[in-house]
Amino acid sequence: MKPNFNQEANMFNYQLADGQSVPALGFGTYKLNGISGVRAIQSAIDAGYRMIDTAYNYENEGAVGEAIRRSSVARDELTVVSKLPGRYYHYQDAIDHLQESLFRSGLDHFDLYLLHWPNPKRDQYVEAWQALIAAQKFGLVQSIGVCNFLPEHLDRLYAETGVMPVVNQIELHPYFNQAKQIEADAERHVLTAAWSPLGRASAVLQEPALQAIAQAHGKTISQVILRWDLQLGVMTIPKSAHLSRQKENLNVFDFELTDQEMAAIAQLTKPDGRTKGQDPATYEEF
Ligand SMILES: NC(=O)C1=CN([C@@H]2O[C@H](COP(=O)(O)OP(=O)(O)OC[C@H]3O[C@@H](n4cnc5c(N)ncnc54)[C@H](OP(=O)(O)O)[C@@H]3O)[C@@H](O)[C@H]2O)C=CC1
Ligand SMILES: O=C(O)C(=O)[C@@H](O)[C@H](O)C(=O)CO
Repeated sequence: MKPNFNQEANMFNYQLADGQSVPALGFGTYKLNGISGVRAIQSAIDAGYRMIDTAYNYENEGAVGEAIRRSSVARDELTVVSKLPGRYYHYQDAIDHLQESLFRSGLDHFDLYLLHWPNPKRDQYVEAWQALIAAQKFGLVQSIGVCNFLPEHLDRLYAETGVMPVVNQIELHPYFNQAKQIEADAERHVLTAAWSPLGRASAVLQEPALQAIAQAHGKTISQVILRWDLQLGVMTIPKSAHLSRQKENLNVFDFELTDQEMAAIAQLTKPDGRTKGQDPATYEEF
């Protein structure tokens, strides 16, 4: 999918299959908790981020809501994303805990709400998806999607409910580029979003091939990776607790990677490149 530039917000946006426009680059909040978390999230919003990614399991939906209220930006200019954990995939549990997330955040709706993991052995994700479809009708959430879904999980949701997720948030960085899953998502009109785009600050941020590309553009490796995400047509949500890095990660709209550079980055992927080996075919998280 190709992002469009929104001059007013100085941000690229994607149009989801349900018509909603969402920022191409947002702010990850895993591990940002308490008052230091509020300050980090507020500084990110004030610095220019217009999408905030949280989850019930991060235990910081309250901090996200507080940061939004303290920030200089109106609620309706922000895209707030949260996620339902696998332990609440029974229909009524899903509705109750989505409502609990809204109470915690002090918000009246989420702009995008996702199933966090498919947990295929537990086999409850279709029931949870039915709850998300209902929550969308009630106006609790604007768009609905999933995380970590393989093509067979997406197809099952569609076969059993007639509703395809509009977003699939998956682990994606140069050491695990998910080329096949991006293609499978696109065939189903699902926007792929990259979690841990910086590989959780692992060895990828020291990768010599990326360093060479970064030098050629006068950019950092993080900026090259985030620009690569945009040129791949995926949404990306880097996390940083520090304002200087928050700004660095936003500053990716003024350069372009060449086809050769894109191809060189594609070569870096590894079959075992996941940061923590969380393969959704077998990994389960509740
Ligand atoms: N749906 C899902 O299953 C999952 C979703 N997520 C979401 O994705 C978000 C991003 O992924 P996350 O796992 O946090 O990891 P990231 O890949 O975003 O990496 C974050 C790490 O990189 C460091 N960092 C950030 N910017 C820079 C920079 N410019 N230069 C050097 N280091 C930098 C941060 O340090 P510091 O903070 O000190 O700057 C932090 O240690 C999460 O926060 C969460 O919202 C994550 C995992 C799974
Ligand atoms: O951070 C998330 O959204 C997760 O889904 C977690 O699995 C996280 O990736 C993690 O590593 C927990 O140990």
